[in-house]
Amino acid sequence: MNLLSVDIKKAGYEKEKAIIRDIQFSLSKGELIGLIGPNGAGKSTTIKTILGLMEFKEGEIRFEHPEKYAYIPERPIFYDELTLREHLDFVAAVEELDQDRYKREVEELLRLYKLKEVEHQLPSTFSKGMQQKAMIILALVTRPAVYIIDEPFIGLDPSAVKLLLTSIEEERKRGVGIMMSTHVLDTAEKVCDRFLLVNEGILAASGTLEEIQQQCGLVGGSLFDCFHQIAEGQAHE
Ligand SMILES: Nc1ncnc2c1ncn2[C@@H]1O[C@H](COP(=O)(O)OP(=O)(O)OP(=O)(O)O)[C@@H](O)[C@H]1O
Repeated sequence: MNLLSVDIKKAGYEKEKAIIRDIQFSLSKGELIGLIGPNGAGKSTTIKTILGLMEFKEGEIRFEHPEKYAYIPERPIFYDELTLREHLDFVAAVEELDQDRYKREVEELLRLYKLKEVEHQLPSTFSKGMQQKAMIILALVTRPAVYIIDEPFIGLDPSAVKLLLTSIEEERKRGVGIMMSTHVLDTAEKVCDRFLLVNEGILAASGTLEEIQQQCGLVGGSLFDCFHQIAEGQAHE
């Protein structure tokens, strides 16, 4: 059974004004899918549609565990008056996490992501990268079945990127499914099992790197080459 099945016929910000069309894919256990495409292609719109945030949607989105997914947004969102630790405790309470396990894991995550020293400060006063790391540990602590991550790599320093990649690998071993949009194609090429290449609101190519290469007519090409082929509108069906 798929952790997530997506069959978007049309979706947009206003009724009857489709921004994305015919986006179909599924996410299985342990899988990491990269959502790739030029600026304005429809990646964030696809993510928002999956999260049920769009005004206009035709199609079907099915989570195997609808209550167990985590979204890590590109632009961090925090409560103005809660410290990082209060955010974490709040999430643990809302998600009804086992308190012993939560307390153990939260300490480990705060240390690992180098946020222990600022746990009693307001995330709104953190740097952009620290805010991103805070959003990451807020998601990790809930132990979801699926992660939906909007551009995780831009803004994180190289050690934080490495930490995130290690966390992603560990979560995948646990059977978690991850969908991640990114412009960092060399990293995506190395870590993702499959790719969705979105261009002008449609799925221009999808599958493993080999399948994408074939669809682009670029056998042996990099993800970067395939991206350019599609962005220039030269992909073969
Ligand atoms: N809130 C909104 N209201 C109306 N149109 C929007 C809104 N947000 C995005 N759009 C439009 O939807 C289209 C797809 O945008 P989207 O944000 O999904 O692109 P993206 O692939 O995530 O781009 P980027 O790589 O720049 O983040 C664009 O034409 C954009 O102008």
